[in-house]
Amino acid sequence: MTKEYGEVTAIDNLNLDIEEGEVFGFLGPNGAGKSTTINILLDFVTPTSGSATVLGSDPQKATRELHRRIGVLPEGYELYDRLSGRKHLAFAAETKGADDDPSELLERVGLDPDEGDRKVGGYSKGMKQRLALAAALVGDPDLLILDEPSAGLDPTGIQRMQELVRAEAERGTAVFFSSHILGQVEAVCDRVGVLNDGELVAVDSIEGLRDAFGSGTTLTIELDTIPDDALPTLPEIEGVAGYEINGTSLAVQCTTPRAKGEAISHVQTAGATALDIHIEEAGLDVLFNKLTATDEQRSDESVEEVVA
Ligand SMILES: Nc1ncnc2c1ncn2[C@@H]1O[C@H](COP(=O)(O)OP(=O)(O)OP(=O)(O)O)[C@@H](O)[C@H]1O
Repeated sequence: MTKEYGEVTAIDNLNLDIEEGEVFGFLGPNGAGKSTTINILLDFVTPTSGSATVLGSDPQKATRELHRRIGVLPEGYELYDRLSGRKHLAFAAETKGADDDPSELLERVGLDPDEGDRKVGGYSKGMKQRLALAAALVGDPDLLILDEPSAGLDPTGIQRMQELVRAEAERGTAVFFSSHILGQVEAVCDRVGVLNDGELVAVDSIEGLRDAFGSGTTLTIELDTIPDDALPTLPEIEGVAGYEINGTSLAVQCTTPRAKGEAISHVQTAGATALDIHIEEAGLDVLFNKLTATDEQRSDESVEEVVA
């Protein structure tokens, strides 16, 4: 589907399938088109061309039915200061025709029963976020749409949210997880889609993205001494893409698993002793930078270093 706002193309020919039971991470820089996509799925926005199918139905035709089957934690949700948390959940259940027990929902998101009885106007940011998440879980949704779900949550809250997301997926719910916090996307998502300037620039598992974009692994070897003579021949090892020295620490970029062992043997054969080793897989942040870099950034040496 495509969505244009006057001159601005918010979504450009987006073509994407998300399976039931899948946690799908939806990433993209500010203004990439994530909210527009979510708003089309919920029929808050109509696409300029193309269409979406949500749980087998057209959101424009089956809006009410879909809203009952979808749980949404939107970015700028609104709560009623004068209502208690428990009343919010009871209201959400009534609206969806569901029979959820507010106490059970409060417990699932880690809010105490007495907190549930307090007026939401007195809630902290994290408590509000927990309540909004609980409201999204009302009615055992078949699709959960979460926009920046960890906003304001403490580490325990984040862990709980991630466990809830995985548990929902395990019972067959498709989870659409839009976030800028890449570590969380990496921790919880089965696949990710990266949107840049309205275009989907990648869809894959994180493993798949690593393979496709060759960001590989950095092997850091702490040495007793740097074997200067042996370093120029290090890149001759198959799968060694480059290296850097920092004091007595040697960082080797490896694109194959085997290259790591061979790089260690190479320096040890040259008389150095490996005192410690550290292996770091390319994180989602490196892949994200690579996928969403502007032409200007691509020609910037510092970015080249990050993605090399
Ligand atoms: N109602 C609107 N009228 C005009 N332009 C809009 C409207 N809504 C979105 N846009 C434009 O569409 C593009 C995509 O916006 P969108 O809100 O979908 O991005 P996003 O990926 O959700 O960004 P963020 O991460 O900042 O929330 C932006 O250029 C934005 O300015």
